[in-house]
Amino acid sequence: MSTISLERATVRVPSNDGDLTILEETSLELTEQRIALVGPNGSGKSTLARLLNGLVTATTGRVLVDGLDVARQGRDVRRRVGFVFTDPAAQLVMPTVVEDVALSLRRTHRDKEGRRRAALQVLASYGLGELADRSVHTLSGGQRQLLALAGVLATGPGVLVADEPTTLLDLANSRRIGELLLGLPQQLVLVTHDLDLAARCERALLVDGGRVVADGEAAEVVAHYRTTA
Ligand SMILES: Nc1ncnc2c1ncn2[C@@H]1O[C@H](COP(=O)(O)OP(=O)(O)OP(=O)(O)O)[C@@H](O)[C@H]1O
Repeated sequence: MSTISLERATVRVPSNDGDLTILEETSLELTEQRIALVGPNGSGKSTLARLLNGLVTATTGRVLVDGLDVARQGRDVRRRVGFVFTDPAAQLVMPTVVEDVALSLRRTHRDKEGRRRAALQVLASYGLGELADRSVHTLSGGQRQLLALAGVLATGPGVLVADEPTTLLDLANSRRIGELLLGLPQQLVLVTHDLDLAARCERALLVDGGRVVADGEAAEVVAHYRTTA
């Protein structure tokens, strides 16, 4: 597993009344395979998750992934840390399903035909093979989220950060994606309001008001959150 470190990291954004702190000074070392970030709306979970691959930059302090500074070595970090958004539309950019996965493979497969073959294999392994030539706009929400996940995993990241990946899905698809995520060999940082899913991780961080207010064994942190929310 990778070691993800926050060293006195803060995030501040400009606002009308001066700078607004959306993540208070936070120091953490994440080494477990499955780590959940839970907490109320607007508490800072996405901000914390986005720090891990440079989508958000720390205002002060540092974020390191296996010793690589996210702010300075962002490109190398993003090769190790994949990111899945709540809304798959944010990352599905090509007209067809197979082209979308092929785009993810452009770094590892230079030749176009080989890339398409590899993309078809990826799709087949996620049960999406029959959809290869469909427009991404014709997919159901569950199929789109699965495709977005397949596209990110095809790049071979060691760490996957997933920001509420099941929120827009119905119960069956949410379970399917949830099981897939928990079964991955990769390290997973999962932002979620699905507390049953969170409780099955090894570690959970409860974020509230821009700070980590509880951190420990996932089932215990989730039980604490349930009684205090
Ligand atoms: N770029 C920004 N500019 C101003 N405020 C921001 C910015 N990014 C986040 N915020 C604010 O910071 C707070 C934390 O946001 P964040 O998205 O991290 O919360 P969250 O815990 O992921 O919420 P949710 O569960 O609703 O997705 C919110 O009040 C949000 O409005």
